[in-house]
Amino acid sequence: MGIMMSKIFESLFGSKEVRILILGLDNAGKTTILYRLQNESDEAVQTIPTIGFNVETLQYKNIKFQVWDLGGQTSIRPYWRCYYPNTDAIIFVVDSADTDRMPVAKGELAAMLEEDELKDAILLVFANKQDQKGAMNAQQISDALGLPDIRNRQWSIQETSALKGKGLFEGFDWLVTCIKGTEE
Ligand SMILES: Nc1nc2c(ncn2[C@@H]2O[C@H](COP(=O)(O)OP(=O)(O)OP(=O)(O)O)[C@@H](O)[C@H]2O)c(=O)[nH]1
Ligand SMILES: [Mg+2]
Repeated sequence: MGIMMSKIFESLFGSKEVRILILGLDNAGKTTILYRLQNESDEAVQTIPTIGFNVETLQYKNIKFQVWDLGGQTSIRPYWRCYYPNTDAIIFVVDSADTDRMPVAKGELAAMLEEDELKDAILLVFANKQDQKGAMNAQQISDALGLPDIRNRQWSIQETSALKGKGLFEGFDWLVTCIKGTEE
């Protein structure tokens, strides 16, 4: 981006933060992803199941992201909706080795995408835990979640391993491209 373009971009975008929700079933790796994004070192991230939420602000490629990581246990999923207003992007995380629960993940995703408050939110799926034996690949997860049937929404899927810090910023590059595309 030239200096002129970045000035225009800055003035359009100002100090607005991009609001992102990280959602998905319990144990998918959401909290690990949040702290891996925030701290790029190889240090192991220790997590406990999230009851409620974690929120962090990240700066990436000149954009400020406010990233919310919500607990994914069955009993707390009904609270996800409280966080929907003004969301720019959803990162839906799946444990790629948890093949048994792929239909449950599909159901939760489908219900979420029907919400009016999320109708303008773009969707990035993280096919996480690619380092695990038996992990489904992006194509298989895309089919299992029914992503090709999605209409009227920009979406993408990215293979990740939060444990090894792989794929996360590639996903963010896609988000940045989409966000800049809609702002220009
Ligand atoms: N092998 C492997 N394990 C991972 C990966 N990402 C996360 N984990 C592990 O999966 C477990 C659950 O991770 P969390 O980040 O706490 O999962 P969560 O989605 O936040 O779970 P809830 O807060 O209960 O919704 C932890 O033991 C993590 O270390 C990964 O990419 N590969
Ligand atoms: Mg968590």
